[in-house]
Amino acid sequence: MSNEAFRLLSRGGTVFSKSNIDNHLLIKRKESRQKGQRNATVLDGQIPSELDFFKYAQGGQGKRKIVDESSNSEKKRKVNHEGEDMQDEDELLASVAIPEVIHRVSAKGSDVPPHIDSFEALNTFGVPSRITANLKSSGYKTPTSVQSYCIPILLKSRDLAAISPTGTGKTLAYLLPIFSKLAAPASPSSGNGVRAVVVVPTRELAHQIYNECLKLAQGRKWKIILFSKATANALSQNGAADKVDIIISTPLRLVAALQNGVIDLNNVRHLVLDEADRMLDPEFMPQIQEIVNSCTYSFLQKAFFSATLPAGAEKLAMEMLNNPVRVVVGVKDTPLPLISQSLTYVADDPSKLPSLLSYFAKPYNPPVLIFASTQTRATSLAEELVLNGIANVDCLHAGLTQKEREDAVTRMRKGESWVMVTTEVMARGMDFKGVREVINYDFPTTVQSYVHRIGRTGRAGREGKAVTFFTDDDAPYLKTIANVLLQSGSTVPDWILKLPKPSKLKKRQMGKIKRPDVVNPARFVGRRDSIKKRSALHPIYA
Ligand SMILES: Nc1ncnc2c1ncn2[C@@H]1O[C@H](COP(=O)(O)OP(=O)(O)OP(=O)(O)O)[C@@H](O)[C@H]1O
Repeated sequence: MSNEAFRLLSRGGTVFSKSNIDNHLLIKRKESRQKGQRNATVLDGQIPSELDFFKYAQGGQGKRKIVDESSNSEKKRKVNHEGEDMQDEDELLASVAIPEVIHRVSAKGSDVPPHIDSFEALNTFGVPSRITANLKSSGYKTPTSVQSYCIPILLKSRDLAAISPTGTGKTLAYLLPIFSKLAAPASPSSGNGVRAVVVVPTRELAHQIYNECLKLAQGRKWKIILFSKATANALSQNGAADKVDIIISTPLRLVAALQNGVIDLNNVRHLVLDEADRMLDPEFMPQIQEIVNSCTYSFLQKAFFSATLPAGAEKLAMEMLNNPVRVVVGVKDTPLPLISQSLTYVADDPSKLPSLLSYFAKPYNPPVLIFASTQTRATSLAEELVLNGIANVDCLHAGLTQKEREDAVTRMRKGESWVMVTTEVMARGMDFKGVREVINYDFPTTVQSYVHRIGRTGRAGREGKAVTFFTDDDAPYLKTIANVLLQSGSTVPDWILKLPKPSKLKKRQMGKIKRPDVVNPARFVGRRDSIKKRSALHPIYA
């Protein structure tokens, strides 16, 4: 099918987008823009700075030279489908902009410790100066809202449930107190066994959090373990686990080690569940119960973090916590208004690919993250994009080997992937600061999935764009997602608001439509035809 035909087809689609008005947030205009720092350029052949993992937060242990902040710029790059630069914008984005977004915060519980306004205030909590120095050298100047509130609460040894939008710095909010409370790397006086555990849903996220740990650990010999089969085996050696400070693991991996007697958690003083609602859903709940029950230290501190915490998960969380404080930043289960959201009608499944190709025929901002509902569809879509000449397409899902997954993440971090087709595995927690656009090729299955998927853009105070394709089959659930758009300040056309609300039963079916494994039915037609021709020409195949 020609590109022209694709365009014609997708022209029938209705697109509506939003303006970023929000009454919950006050977004200060970035001073750097006002001051007109618009002249800096990115040198030829350089990775755009926001894509450079090793330079995260302007302070990683990067191999690349860290640019002086005053001259630092991120050049907005737009390419067409052939990968040619379309625009040469000099528009600058503030390098570390989160703290400029002021959120409404609610902190509930008995005797809630007061929040801090600066990292300097951490001195009064006895946070080791080495850790505050590491904050500075990592480029973290001012705490974000979730950090302002949660760090003191955790430093005061309270249990905590924290809900804060995607990309607002929850990782540091729990890692800093862990390092501070552990005070120093393990020694004979710190007891036998690992002292802190962070549990997350995916291996990729565990790796990312491990890298964040390394930033805070600089200058001291902390033993931080990214838990895997190999590290678990190493820990089973006599006394090896006693020297471990922090383990970051997925629930399954940790439970397997517990069950094999490779590790015990009797000395764990800090247990964090990141992406807590996912950790507490029925798929992971038995493992989480086992982990929690294995943490037998009398003064165990538990902290649960997520960008979303639906009522059921919150109830479970609160029951597991001891006299907790509950912190909510912004509006619960709502994306940041920094993300410009739109819904695009694409009639039916076969019309999605032409619509996507027509999207890529116009200038777009790489890297773009595309969510498909299954591994096979993600692979099929990536193949189609490659066949249609889209530049630097990549694919990442749980069906790949560990090495393939790691390589895909690395390519993404280095800015080598411009279009990453993925599944739910990348929806939570992954922090690719450069992601400018997210496309929900297949409709999400829950509001939480929607919020986390689109939260891969608009991180660290940057702006982002999220497009969600919907078909006639998705229409019954449209209102559910439209309500999220409304809550985060978007305007939604009346006709969607007038749609009936799906029943609870119906809601459970959201996005769970049976979709074909391949995204281009024409491929099959072509294949069938060629098999027919082959049979006619070579009767041996008939
Ligand atoms: N105080 C800060 N100042 C500037 N940047 C920060 C600060 N704290 C964190 N960041 C940066 O913000 C980005 C998002 O942080 P993080 O991944 O912890 O977000 P999150 O809230 O956990 O998101 P998600 O809900 O998607 O998991 C990271 O790149 C991190 O380096």
